[in-house]
Amino acid sequence: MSLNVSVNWQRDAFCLQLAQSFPSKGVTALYGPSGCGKTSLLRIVAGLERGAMSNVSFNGVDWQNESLCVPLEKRRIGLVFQEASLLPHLDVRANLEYGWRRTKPAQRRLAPEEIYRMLALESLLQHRTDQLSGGQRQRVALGRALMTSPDLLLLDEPLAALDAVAKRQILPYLARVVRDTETPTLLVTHSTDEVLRLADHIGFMENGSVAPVVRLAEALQDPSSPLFADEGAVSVLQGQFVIEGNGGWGMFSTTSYHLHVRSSPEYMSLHSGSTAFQNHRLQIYARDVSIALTDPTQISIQNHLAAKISGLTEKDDGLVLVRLTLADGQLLMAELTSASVSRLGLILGMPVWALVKSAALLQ
Ligand SMILES: Nc1ncnc2c1ncn2[C@@H]1O[C@H](COP(=O)(O)OP(=O)(O)OP(=O)(O)O)[C@@H](O)[C@H]1O
Repeated sequence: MSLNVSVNWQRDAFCLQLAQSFPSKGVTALYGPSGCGKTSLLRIVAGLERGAMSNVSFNGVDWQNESLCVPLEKRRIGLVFQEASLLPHLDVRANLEYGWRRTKPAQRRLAPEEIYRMLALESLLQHRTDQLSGGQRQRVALGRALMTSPDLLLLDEPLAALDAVAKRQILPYLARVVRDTETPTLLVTHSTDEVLRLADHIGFMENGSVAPVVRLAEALQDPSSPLFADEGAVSVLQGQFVIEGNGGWGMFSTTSYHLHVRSSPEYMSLHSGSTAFQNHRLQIYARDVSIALTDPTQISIQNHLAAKISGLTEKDDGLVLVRLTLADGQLLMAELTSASVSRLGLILGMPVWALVKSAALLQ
C-alpha cells in the first residue's frame, strides 16, 4: 500500500520526470533546493495540475491517468500551504467546522475536540481570523485540514512564512499532529531542522527528479548528505524519555543505553502533565561527539556510550567523519580531526567509547 506517482511533464524550460513510490505511513519529506519541482509534484498528487502527463494512485486506487483525473475533494487530501488561506468572513471555529461538515460521518476518524487539543486551538475558537498571528493562522490551517480526517496530508513548506520564534513554537504541534493522527504525510521543505524533527522517510529532489525514498536513519549515514550542508553532520536517535528531576532533566533510553539529557522549557510546556514519552528523538551533532579508547572516569562529560567504528570518511577540510554503531544498532556520527584519528589508531570494527557533549530532544 503506497502512493505511486509517475510524471513526465515539460513546462516551459522545466521538466519534471520521475517514477516513485512513497510510503503510505509516517512523514515523507521532499527535500531539495528552490525550483527543483517539489511544489509541482505536490500539486500533481493533489490533482491541481490536470494538464500534467502523470499517473497517480493511492493505496491501490487510481487518482490520475490518461483517461482519469479524480478531483481534489474526492482524493480525501488535507492541504496546507505556506500562507494559510482561511475563510476571512468566518471565525476560527467556523473555519474549522467547515471541513468537518463537508466530511461524511462514516469518514470522520478524528474528533474536533481532539484536534483542538493537539493544536492548542481551544482559546482561539472565538477569534476572527484577522486577529491571529502567522503561527496561529498556520495552526488553524492545519486543524482545518485535519477536520476532514484526510487519508493523506500534503504540507507545502507550512512554516516557511513564519519567523524563527513562531516556527519554534509551532513545530512541536506539527510533530505531535503527524505522529498522533497517524495520517500519512508528504512534507515539502528546505529545512533540515524540520526533516530531523518530523520525517520518517526522505526523498531528495533535484532538477525535476527525485532520488529513491529512504528512511531518515539511512539518509543520515551518508557523509555527503545535503542535510549536513548548513550545520554539519548530525545523528538522530530514537528512544524513550522520562523526566526525572527539576529543570527538565531526564533520561533518554533505548534497549541498550541511557543518556542524561535536559528538555527545553517549550518541550516541558507542550508536554505538561506527562513524565514519560515513547518514540522520541534525540539530535546529536557530530561535532559534539568525542571518542575514547577506554571508558574515562575522570571527565565532566556525563554520557558515555559503548560503540563500534563502522565507517571512516575523510573530508576536504582535514576532518574525519567517524560512523559509530551503538549497542542497539543505531548510528552515531562523530567528527574528529585526522590527527586525532591517527593518534588513536582508529580503524573499522574497533570498539570505542563515544562521549556525547551535548544533545537536544526534538519532540
Ligand atoms: N505556472 C508555471 N509556469 C511555468 N513554469 C513554472 C510555473 N510554476 C513553476 N514553474 C517552474 O517550475 C519549476 C519548479 O517549480 P516548483 O515551484 O515546483 O519548485 P520548488 O522546488 O517547489 O521551489 P521552491 O522551493 O522555491 O518553492 C521552477 O523552475 C519554476 O520556475
